Amino acid sequence: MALVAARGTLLRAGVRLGTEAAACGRNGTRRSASHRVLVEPDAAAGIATIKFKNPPVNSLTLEFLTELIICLEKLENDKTFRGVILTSNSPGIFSAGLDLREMCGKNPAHYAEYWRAVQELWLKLYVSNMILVAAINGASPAGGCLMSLSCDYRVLADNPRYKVGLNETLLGIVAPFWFRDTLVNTIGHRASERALQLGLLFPPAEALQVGMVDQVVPEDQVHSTALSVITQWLAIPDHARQLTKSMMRKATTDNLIKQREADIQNFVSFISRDSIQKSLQMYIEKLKQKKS
Ligand SMILES: CCCCCCCCCC/C=C\CC(=O)SCCNC(=O)CCNC(=O)[C@H](O)C(C)(C)COP(=O)(O)OP(=O)(O)OC[C@H]1O[C@@H](n2cnc3c(N)ncnc32)[C@H](O)[C@@H]1OP(=O)(O)O
Repeated sequence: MALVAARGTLLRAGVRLGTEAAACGRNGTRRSASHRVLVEPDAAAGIATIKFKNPPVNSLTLEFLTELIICLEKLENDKTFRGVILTSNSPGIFSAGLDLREMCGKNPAHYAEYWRAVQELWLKLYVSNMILVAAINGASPAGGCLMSLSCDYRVLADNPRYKVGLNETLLGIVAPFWFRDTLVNTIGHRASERALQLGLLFPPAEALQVGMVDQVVPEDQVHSTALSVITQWLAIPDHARQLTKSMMRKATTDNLIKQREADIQNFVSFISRDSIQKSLQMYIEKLKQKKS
């Protein structure tokens, strides 16, 4: 059902499904019919690298989210691929998180469609049967950080500009319960409480210390490290690893699934408030002014 909705969005966005499917082909060549998601398949190794390509900052627009969801679903259903590396095609920015313009000045139906797609991406990532490794080669606030937290392992490039964290409170918004749960499952309750309230963005050394990432490596070694991690994980029999992953994570996703519609309604009414719209507009303005 979610895939059908996602396809509806893609069709409205003018993306042809026949060619989009080719973006996840497995013959070892890069296919880029999907505009915003590049897939580099290595069928022999059973690994695909997904590169985000949604300039300028890989923010999660509805179209980008939809392409990512469809791409992940295709890889999930293709037994050739047992592991996926998520990274950015534009070193410097992994992902700026949710697209602020999707949450500003739109109507409730749009907010609902957008939020359903955000939920869907998280559900696809968090309980994927594949081994997911985030090769974080740039800044990764909020929704960008959530994507990496939803992977099985995180490698961060050692660059002080590449901060990671859930900074929602700095925008005057609140991370929903399933963002919180994903963080708590990763770094524990006390560290999450502090990080979420203060909207902390951690530079690499601190991110490693608090457990937001598993490894910090020189920038030019992020991809090779992700590959060697995935190779180690591939040595574990799939069925045992997958059941274990499910045992660790399914309760968290079930919690959202059982209140998915209510969560959408909460989001729509929260984001539609005048005060929240004003906060978001001010934040967008601040980003603009930073440049001048
Ligand atoms: C009661 C509870 C109910 C529950 C309700 C739920 C509530 C909502 C929960 C929402 C959850 C998640 C939130 C998010 O993910 S919000 C997004 C947070 N993201 C950020 O704060 C990142 C902001 N961006 C930056 O910090 C920087 O841009 C960067 C990523 C570090 C890159 O810096 P840069 O110097 O390289 O680039 P910059 O000049 O700043 O930006 C270039 C252009 O890109 C635009 N832009 C940046 N980020 C976003 C974004 N997230 N969405 C849309 N557009 C973005 C920026 O404005 C520039 O545009 P322009 O060139 O000026 O037009």
